[in-house]
Amino acid sequence: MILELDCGNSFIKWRVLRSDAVTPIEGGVVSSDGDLLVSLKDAEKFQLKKCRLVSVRTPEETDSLVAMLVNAFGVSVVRAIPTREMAGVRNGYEDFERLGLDRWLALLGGYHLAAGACLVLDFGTAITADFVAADGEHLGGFICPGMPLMRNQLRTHTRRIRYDDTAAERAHESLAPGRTTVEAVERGCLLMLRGFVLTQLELARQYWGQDFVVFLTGGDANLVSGVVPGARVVPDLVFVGLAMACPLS
Ligand SMILES: Nc1ncnc2c1ncn2[C@@H]1O[C@H](COP(=O)(O)OP(=O)(O)O)[C@@H](O)[C@H]1O
Ligand SMILES: CC(C)(COP(=O)(O)O)[C@@H](O)C(=O)NCCC(=O)O
Ligand SMILES: [K+]
Repeated sequence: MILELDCGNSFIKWRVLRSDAVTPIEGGVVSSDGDLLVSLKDAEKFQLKKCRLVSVRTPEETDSLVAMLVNAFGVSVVRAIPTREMAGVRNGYEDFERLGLDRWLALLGGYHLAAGACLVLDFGTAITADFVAADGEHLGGFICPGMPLMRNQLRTHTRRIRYDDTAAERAHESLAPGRTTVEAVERGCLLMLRGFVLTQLELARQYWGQDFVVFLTGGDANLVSGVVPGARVVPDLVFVGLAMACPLS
């Protein structure tokens, strides 16, 4: 069976596919290499043979994860690498190697699924937007802090903003002006997220009219799914691109 990994700045998303390299059997989200090993260890049943992964971590961190996987499971590992062009999409960065590989794979996946122009919005540690025109030209994109970074900046750079995660979740039940600190901060950040999304939509409409597909992905995608009624929420969009960039023969 095949192990797939998407190593973001905060979490490792993993899933195991049948040997057909298509059907997912199991998957999860872990916060460290060690936790990944634990998730996979009681899974002798997986009989892992191959692994493909994408990482936006440092080469040292990724090397160490790969070594751990080879050591633990004897898998052969293929990593996604930057390319200027693939599957009809041209990387729009001046220096194509600088475009985050998770962004590249997500937009490859998006263009493939849309079979036309698309706007890919990824809500992880950072929030990213990427624009791909109908002819496969990647126009570039935007990066801003994601929900965890926004709230943590406020928590660490102020003296009186302190609250726990349960309170944060409760605060999301409404977008009325907050009457407590946690409500005020969480709803304020949520509105920034929504404002960002609406601005991206406006830009996409300027380029392409109504003729484009919006994809929402990343761990916090559900926070904005209501903002774009026609958007496709595809949590595994990076994995769609990973399969395209790293076919396993
Ligand atoms: N099962 C989960 N485990 C961890 N975080 C999750 C989970 N589901 C949703 N999230 C949210 O996803 C965010 C991280 O998104 P993710 O796309 O994994 O980030 P990154 O790729 O930067 O590591 C967190 O801020 C958290 O709010
Ligand atoms: C923008 C990112 C930090 C997003 O990472 P994530 O939030 O998914 O962990 C990552 O794609 C990255 O490190 N990119 C390199 C810089 C760039 O894309 O311009
Ligand atoms: K990501």
